[in-house]
Amino acid sequence: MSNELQPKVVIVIFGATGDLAKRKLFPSIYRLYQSGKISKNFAVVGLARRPWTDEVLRENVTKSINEAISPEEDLEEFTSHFYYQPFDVTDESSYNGLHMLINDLEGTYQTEGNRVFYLAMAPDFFGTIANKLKEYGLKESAGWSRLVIEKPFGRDLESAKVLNKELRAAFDEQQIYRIDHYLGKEMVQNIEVIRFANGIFEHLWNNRFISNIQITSSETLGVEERARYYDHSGAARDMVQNHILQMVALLAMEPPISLTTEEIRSEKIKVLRALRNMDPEQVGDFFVRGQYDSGDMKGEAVQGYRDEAEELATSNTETFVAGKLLIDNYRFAGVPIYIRTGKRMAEKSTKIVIEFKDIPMNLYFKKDNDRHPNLLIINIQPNEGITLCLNAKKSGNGALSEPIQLAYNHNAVSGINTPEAYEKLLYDCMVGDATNFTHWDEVALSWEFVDTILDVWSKNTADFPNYKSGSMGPDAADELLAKDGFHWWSI
Ligand SMILES: NC(=O)C1=CN([C@@H]2O[C@H](COP(=O)(O)OP(=O)(O)OC[C@H]3O[C@@H](n4cnc5c(N)ncnc54)[C@H](OP(=O)(O)O)[C@@H]3O)[C@@H](O)[C@H]2O)C=CC1
Ligand SMILES: O=C1O[C@H](COP(=O)(O)O)[C@@H](O)[C@H](O)[C@H]1O
Repeated sequence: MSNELQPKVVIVIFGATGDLAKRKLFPSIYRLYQSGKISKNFAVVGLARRPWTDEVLRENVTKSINEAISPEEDLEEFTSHFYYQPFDVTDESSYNGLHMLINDLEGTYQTEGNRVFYLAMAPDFFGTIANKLKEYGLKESAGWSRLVIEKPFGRDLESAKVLNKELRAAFDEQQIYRIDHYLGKEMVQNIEVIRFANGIFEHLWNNRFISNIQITSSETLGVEERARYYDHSGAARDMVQNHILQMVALLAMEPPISLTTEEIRSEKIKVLRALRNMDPEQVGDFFVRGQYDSGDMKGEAVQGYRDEAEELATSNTETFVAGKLLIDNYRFAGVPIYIRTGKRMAEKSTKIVIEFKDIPMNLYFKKDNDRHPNLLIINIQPNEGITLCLNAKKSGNGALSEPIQLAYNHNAVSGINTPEAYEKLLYDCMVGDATNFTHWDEVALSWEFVDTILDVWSKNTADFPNYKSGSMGPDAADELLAKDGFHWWSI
């Protein structure tokens, strides 16, 4: 990692007229600028086919920042660093013009030849762009060049391998930054600190003391404007292959020997290698899929997935997944990790619950259904923090116990302006820290696991829709835990 704290850089955004650039990238660059994390030696080049000009891009950047942050200051100085070039990534003639523009800007802003190429476009174009950047010499400069790749990284292991080969023909692995925005979330980054900086947790973090782990990432939104993308993806590809398995890896990894990118990645990779792959006939016992029906979201009637767009009328795509994962290593053998994620669920929330085993003879809770196991809850969003559920004496006479909670609210301590995931990841990329980006081996192992499930699902039609909008998913997701004697802790 470079020691440079204020990187000098030209950031080239492919897909600058799109949704991701507008909602995440422009506000993130602004916050980095505002907090002094990037120096005045920076320029942003926006590329897309639309015939915009520098002025139109700057207006759009201003609008997106006003919508996201409403800053009090004038944005003119900041947006003056933005340049637009109409650009079709498939058109060879565009790349020489881009090269000239970057060279000019490097002179004007003294950015020392450092370049970030951010591919905020449909993945079909990733390979082409990487190759053209190499062919037209854009990745050669006096400084460093890095390529940021958005998800999805392929749609199965085979397509991911093809894409990776195309990227690696142009860029080295160390230059490729595969974004998983969950790895930029404050509390996801906190998993390692909670585990490895606290004896009271780390000593108990194994199959002798943990009975099960539950990861829920529920969304209230439906498929919105992304029907075309989502219907070819579904919840397993959209959320499980990347975000959820990354959280699993962080929860189950061994302490790395140091906090370097290589050591952390190497431990995460070992977890993904230890993830038990199911035989096809076991998929039905371990995984549940769902698709939302119409329903009620906080008093408002909403339609089912199949009514969201004409092309979805007979869709067999899952908008919900629940599953039971097993990690076959010394620490976690026998501890089920339950996961669930879906659209149009009751709450927007991401939480991890670590449920600890009961003590051998509980003097206070005699019956199973009386028990209040100790839980460690890692609240990823919307509230950031941790909650520890314990038992304490009920005040008054007698030896009665009651559940209590110790809660730490991250926002209350750190202030609400904790950096957004994209902001942190962009900065990490600019300072050359790839720790919170996914290595190819992680991507490949995750696809291998998810492919088994998707293969089975693709061979038979599901009984969809099977959960009401505004619910917590199909009943089968509850049964998945009930047959092991557990239940989902409420989110
Ligand atoms: N939006 C989000 O919240 C998230 C998005 N992502 C990923 O980010 C990427 C971008 O997503 P999103 O912004 O939503 O997509 P959009 O469809 O909103 O934007 C796509 C962009 O690509 C440009 N484009 C399309 N074809 C070409 C071409 N031939 N040459 C040059 N530019 C082209 C479009 O502009 P024009 O039409 O003007 O050419 C537009 O700027 C995808 O990989 C997506 O999966 C990941 C997580 C979240
Ligand atoms: O990557 C994705 O993530 C979002 C959920 O992200 P969050 O930060 O809001 O939890 C999901 O809506 C989207 O479908 C998926 O592509």
